[in-house]
Amino acid sequence: MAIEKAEVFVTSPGRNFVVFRITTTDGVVGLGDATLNGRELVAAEYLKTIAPSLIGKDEDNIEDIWQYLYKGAYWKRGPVTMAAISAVDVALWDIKAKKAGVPVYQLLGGASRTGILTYAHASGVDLPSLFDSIDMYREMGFKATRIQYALPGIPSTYGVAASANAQQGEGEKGVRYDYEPARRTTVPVEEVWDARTYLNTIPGVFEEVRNKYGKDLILLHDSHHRLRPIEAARFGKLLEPYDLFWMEDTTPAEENQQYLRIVREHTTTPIAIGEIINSWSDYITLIEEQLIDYVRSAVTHTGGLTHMKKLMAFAELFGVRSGFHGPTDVSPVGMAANLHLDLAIPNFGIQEYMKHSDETLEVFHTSYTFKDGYLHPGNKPGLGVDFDEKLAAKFPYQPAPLPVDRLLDGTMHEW
Ligand SMILES: O=C(O)[C@@H](O)[C@H](O)[C@H](O)CO
Ligand SMILES: [Mg+2]
Repeated sequence: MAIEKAEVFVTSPGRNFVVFRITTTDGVVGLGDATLNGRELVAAEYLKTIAPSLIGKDEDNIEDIWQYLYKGAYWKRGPVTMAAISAVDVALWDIKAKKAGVPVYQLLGGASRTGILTYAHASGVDLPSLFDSIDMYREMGFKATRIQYALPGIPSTYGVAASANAQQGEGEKGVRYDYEPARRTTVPVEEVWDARTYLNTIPGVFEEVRNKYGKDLILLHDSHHRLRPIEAARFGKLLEPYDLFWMEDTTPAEENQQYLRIVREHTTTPIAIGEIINSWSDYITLIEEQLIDYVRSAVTHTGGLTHMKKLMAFAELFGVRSGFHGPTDVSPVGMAANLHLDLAIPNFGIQEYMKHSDETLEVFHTSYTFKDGYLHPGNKPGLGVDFDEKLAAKFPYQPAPLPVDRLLDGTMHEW
């Protein structure tokens, strides 16, 4: 048997997704995801470049094809390469599992748990709207939420749904408390950042949340790469009384892994990083020196299931657990791949979950389920996701870049 067709689709049912579809000579179809938020067309071009080299290869040789694409590219690693390799890799796992008649997680070692603990995105511009948002997710059954909060005097704050919409003059629309930062404009929206206001605001918000909800609710927070290492260290100390599950991306350690040593030396607040780290090579110091507690990579951006399985085995040896990236900028195909791996690995921690829009879920038919705070990938052969090519064609690509960030004096800063 061999790969007969390898096709790339870009579709935008509410937001842009890159889909890769492999068909074998005996008609088995596999799907992969190469969605790279704000840079989707580049990932799609990469896939178009490598697709001809896949034709005629034996679809069963997943590791060999992975090595062929990785070593054979000469230009190793990086988000575009690793997202494209992921899309091929996940499509091949989907095919192998369909041929075996089992869900993908069975090929990864079988289920290590009955369900996948997930966290939602709660946010607010003030305490009543934050509490409303938390209540909504608790009523849905979530046992864990990330908490993001508007900064006083700052027009739009990362992670706060209502404030981002208000800045665009859109008001609150769609899902009220979800958060999609990529706006449908050709030029990125500019946001403002001020660490002083942030450090003076966020710990007090967590105090209010703990006072209202008690100790059981699992709380997380994302600083989105914006603090200097010493600020991140102080932030972790300030949050200690509120028992966070993790603080995420406190400082841009994807550039200098040593940054997190400073943070680690000063606080017991657990550390998560990695949504923009895309290979195990880029985790060596972070994991070996136990500078992190959670790996935030997504299967979509990190070389697929073949590579992520190795990364998580490396992490296992150092007591580091998973917290895979799962906002809606991962397609339902990528989300399903995350869930199969979540179910199988011994060192699972938590899974991020932002439900896709109804439009998205008409184009992608999923079989994963959510109940009482836990996700499950389902038991259909393969990934359990189908792609409606005809409907997808009705949603052409629309430019939607991620925002950029400046300090109060106009200096460019990490977004
Ligand atoms: O942790 C998260 O889900 C975020 O950092 C998103 O990846 C980011 O807002 C881009 O959508
Ligand atoms: Mg994040």
